[in-house]
Amino acid sequence: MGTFKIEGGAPLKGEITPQGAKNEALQILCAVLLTDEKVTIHNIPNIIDVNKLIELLENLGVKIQKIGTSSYTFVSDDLHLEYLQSEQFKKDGRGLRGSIMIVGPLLARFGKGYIPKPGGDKIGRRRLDTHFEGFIKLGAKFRYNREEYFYGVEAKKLKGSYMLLDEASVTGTANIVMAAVLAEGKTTIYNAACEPYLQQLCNMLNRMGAKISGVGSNLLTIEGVDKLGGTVHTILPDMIEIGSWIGMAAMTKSELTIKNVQWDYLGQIPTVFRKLGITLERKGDDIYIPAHTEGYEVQNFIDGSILTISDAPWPGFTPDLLSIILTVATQARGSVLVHQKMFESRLFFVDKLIDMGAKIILCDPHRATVIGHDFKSTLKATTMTSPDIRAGISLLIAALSAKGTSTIHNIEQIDRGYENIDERLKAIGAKIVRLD
Ligand SMILES: CC(=O)N[C@H]1[C@@H](OP(=O)(O)OP(=O)(O)OC[C@H]2O[C@@H](n3ccc(=O)[nH]c3=O)[C@H](O)[C@@H]2O)O[C@H](CO)[C@@H](O)[C@@H]1O
Ligand SMILES: C=C(OP(=O)(O)O)C(=O)O
Repeated sequence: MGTFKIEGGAPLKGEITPQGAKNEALQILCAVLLTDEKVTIHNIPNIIDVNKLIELLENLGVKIQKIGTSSYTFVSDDLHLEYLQSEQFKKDGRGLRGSIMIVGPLLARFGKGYIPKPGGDKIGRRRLDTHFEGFIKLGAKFRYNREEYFYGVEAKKLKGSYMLLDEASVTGTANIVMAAVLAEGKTTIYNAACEPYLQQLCNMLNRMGAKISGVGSNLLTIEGVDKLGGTVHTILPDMIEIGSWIGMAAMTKSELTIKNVQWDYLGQIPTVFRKLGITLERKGDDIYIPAHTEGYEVQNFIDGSILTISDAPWPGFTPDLLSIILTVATQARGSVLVHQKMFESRLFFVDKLIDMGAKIILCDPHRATVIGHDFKSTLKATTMTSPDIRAGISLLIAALSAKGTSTIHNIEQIDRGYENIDERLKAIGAKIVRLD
């Protein structure tokens, strides 16, 4: 279990460039299974989850070549499908959430897709019904081994169909889209998720020869094709990392420029941070955040009532930034209610912030009220363990703003989604040391 030691309380300064998006990378990597031709992918983040998926693809027989710092080629022309029956596959598949998205492509191209219950953050129940109900609608036979938590779908040939998803699941929509592109006939997916990750996936699949329309909306229409070809794809900057850096800059009173953010794909993210009173300026495609030496003041709603920040499927505000919003709010002027609607165990980490001196009332597992300190009392350094990726980065931000030396254990959770984070933070002045 790795550990960070962080000496907080001093502002950072400089420029930081976001990595490629973790959640997009996981979808795009699974899509390489849909063709026997070469797929080139640029801007792949070097993070634990992505590296685990690359290893899984390699074990499945995908020929992978690293052609640059963050660029790879993939050729899936001779897969070892017997690997899907192996103990090694059960271990690899359990290692991350994103592995679930190999099922759709394998089912579409080879008539069978299997997966053990995938890993990912322990942030509440994370059911997979939407994925498998979609495959069943496309004509697949489904089975589930309860003892081993092992899922399987099989079909000689998938047939296009109309489906109304029970929830706008991100990985579920990606999985069903990747199955439907090679199905016979037309598939209509209503209540589809439409995060930028999915828009990027659909655009990539269309470049490979798929016929998907409605990209960016919650109604996707897919005309199945017989075969897909190779392509070149570049992953967008990680919007969750960008949000993390905005929060970090404000809470540590740092002047920071976040480079090449692709503003057009940030949705509500800048607006929500501005509601917390954080100033951020658009400079070309960069975000400039001045040092918040006077702090930041939470806005109320127009009628004067207390601000609520909650998550929703895109174009709503992503749940993956709520832990950061909550943490940054602990030093704001004013109060805010954070309502995490999607995940039921993602707010328990506030205990650690309370230990550090933050004023937070955990109303129930989904809602927390934060009463900001306005920097009148800084957080106290402490020792903590990172329970999940976004709680982990939130605690790191809290430690950077706290006076004294904090210790964060279980930093694998942070490394799962943030590339080389200690070195990148050191480059802008953070005092952070990695202990193995
Ligand atoms: C690898 C990956 O891409 N992970 C992301 C993906 O996970 P993932 O695809 O696993 O998440 P889902 O979109 O399936 O669902 C997330 C949670 O929200 C609930 N839900 C979802 C949709 C909805 O309309 N109503 C609702 O309540 C689900 O029951 C579940 O508890 O999307 C999540 C939601 O943006 C993100 O937090 C994860 O970072
Ligand atoms: C919940 C997340 O990831 P995963 O779905 O991979 O657990 C996240 O990235 O915040």
